[in-house]
Amino acid sequence: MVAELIKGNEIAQAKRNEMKEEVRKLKEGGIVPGLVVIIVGEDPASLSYVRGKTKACKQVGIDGKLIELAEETTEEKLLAIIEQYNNDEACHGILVQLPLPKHISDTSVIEAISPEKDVDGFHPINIGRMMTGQRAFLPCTPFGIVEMVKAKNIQIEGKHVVVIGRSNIVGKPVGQLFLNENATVTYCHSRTPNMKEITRQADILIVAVGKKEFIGKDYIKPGAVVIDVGINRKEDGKLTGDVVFEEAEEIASYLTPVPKGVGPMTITMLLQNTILSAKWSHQIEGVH
Ligand SMILES: Nc1nc(=O)c2c([nH]1)NC[C@@H]1CN(c3ccc(C(=O)N[C@@H](CCC(=O)O)C(=O)O)cc3)C=[N+]21
Repeated sequence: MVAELIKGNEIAQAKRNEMKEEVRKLKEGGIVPGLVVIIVGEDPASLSYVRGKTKACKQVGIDGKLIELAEETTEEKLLAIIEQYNNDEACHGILVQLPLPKHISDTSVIEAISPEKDVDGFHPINIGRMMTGQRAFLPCTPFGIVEMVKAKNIQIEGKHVVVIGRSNIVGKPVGQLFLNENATVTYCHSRTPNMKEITRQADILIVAVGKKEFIGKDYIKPGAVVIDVGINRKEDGKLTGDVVFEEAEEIASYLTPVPKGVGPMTITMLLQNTILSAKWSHQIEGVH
C-alpha cells in the first residue's frame, strides 16, 4: 500500500480562500479582524514563524500587527503591553510566541491574555471550556489536525486514536478534541512500556514527540492514518517530522507530510480563531 498524502498546505489554502470572503463581508459591516503577534528575542526560527503568521493575516485581510521586543524585555513590560491590547477594541487576538526567554514565565503571560482574545487557546479558561464542551478558542495545532482528517472524510467516531506525546500545546488537547468527536483515545509517552503494542492498535496515530524520525513502520498498523506533528531540521537543513516518512508511506492509508502538512493548518486555524473572535466580540454567532 502507498499512503495517500493529506496535503495540509492545500487544505489550508482552500480554507483561507473561504476566510477571505468572510473577512470581506465583516469589513462591509465595519468590522476588521485584528491580530497582534508578540515575539520576545531574536531567535531566527521563531522570527520566521511569526513573519509567516502576519503574512498569512494579510492574505485573508486580517489586520496583523507584529511586535518585536528585545530579548532583555522584562516580564512586567510584556504584561503591560498585553494589558494594552486586552483593552484595545480593534484587537481581537493576542498571540505571544513561545518559547519565551527564561526570565519570563510562560504561565504568567498566558494567564494575562484575556480569554476572549486568546486565539492560541492556551489560557486555562479556554482549556476548561474545551474540556467541558463549551464555546472556546481551540488550540490551533490540534484544531488543524481534526480539520485535516475531516477534510479527507475519514471517519473519527468509534475509531481508536492513539496520541504519542502529552504536551499542553499539542498532545493533551489533541486527544481531548478527538474524544469530543467520539473517538476512543489512548495516550502514550516516554514512560509507556511496550509502546509499539499500543500504537499498532491505532486507527489514527498522532505523533507529537519532538524527536526526529522517531516512529518507524514497526509502530504502525497497516492501513492506519498517520498524523506527523513534528518539525525537525536535518543536517542538510531540510525539515523532517517525527515519523520516518518512507516507512510510514509503505504501510499507512493516509499520511501527513512535513513540511506542508500540519504546519500550514496551524496557521490557518489561528486566522480562523481571530475571525471567530471578531465575530463573537460583536455578538455575531460563528461556529468552528
Ligand atoms: N504562541 C505560540 N503559538 C503557536 O502556534 C506556536 C508558538 N507559539 N511557537 C512555535 C510553534 C510552532 N508553530 C508553527 C506553525 C506553523 C509552521 C509551519 O507552517 N511550517 C511549515 C514550514 C515552515 C518552514 O519552512 O520553516 C510547514 O510545516 O510546512 C511551523 C511551526 C507555531 N507555534
